[in-house]
Amino acid sequence: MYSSTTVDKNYLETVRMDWKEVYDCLINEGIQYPSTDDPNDFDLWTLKNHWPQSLPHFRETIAEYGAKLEKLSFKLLELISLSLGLPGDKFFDCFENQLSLVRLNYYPPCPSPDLALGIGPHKDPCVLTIVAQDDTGGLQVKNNSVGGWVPIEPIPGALVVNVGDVFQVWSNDKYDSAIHRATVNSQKERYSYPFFFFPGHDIMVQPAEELVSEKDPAKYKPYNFGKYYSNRTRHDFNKEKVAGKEIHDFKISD
Ligand SMILES: O=C(O)CCC(=O)C(=O)O
Ligand SMILES: [Fe+2]
Repeated sequence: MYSSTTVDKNYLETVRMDWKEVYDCLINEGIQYPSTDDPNDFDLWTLKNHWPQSLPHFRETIAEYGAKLEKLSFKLLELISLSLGLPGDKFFDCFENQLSLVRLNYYPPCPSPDLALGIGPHKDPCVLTIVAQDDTGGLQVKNNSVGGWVPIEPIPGALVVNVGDVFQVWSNDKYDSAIHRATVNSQKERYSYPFFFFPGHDIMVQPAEELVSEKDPAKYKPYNFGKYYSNRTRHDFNKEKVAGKEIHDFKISD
């Protein structure tokens, strides 16, 4: 049993229960997704959103937000690809069956904020994440060069953009997927709205061939995005003691 006076300073690094509620809305209703993370199981689920009946404009508002964020994500992906000397549309085909979604996060006030996190340290398994947040604050990014967690202070009208795991692999480690978390506080609830830009389930994720050479070999083995994401989701939502797969599981050692 922990009390706030005896809590170990590393305790928060190990918590796997998030102090939050989540509502996910796919931008592509009816998209397919592996029913299990077993590589030999080819069964697919067809995913559907569950729209609340009591909020008449909710569905169209989310659809409009999702469409704008999707457009912004393609633009950012084009610019980041160009920054690596790749064609701007290099990865566009990977989004034909995209699993992108708008997430609504609600973090209630927490009576013991030093014993809980809104969401524990993690890297997003997507290509890019674009986050809108209210003015409460709590999002932090890990920056080892300054020795730890750096708050991403809310700026009115600003969006936070994170590179996710898929782009780290595509870029062969030229870009890093950001480790981040969200703290909670005892006074005020917090809302945040990430847009996760995901490829299709059938995509094999691997470093772009233009970025691989004898001098700079591929740093990752190819992995199937759908199976990887299904594994991550299963571990996260069941709050299993052990976290799910991470891209370092596909790392080729030097
Ligand atoms: O609440 C936030 O600002 C970030 C949430 C987050 O990292 C996530 O949902 O993956
Ligand atoms: Fe995240």
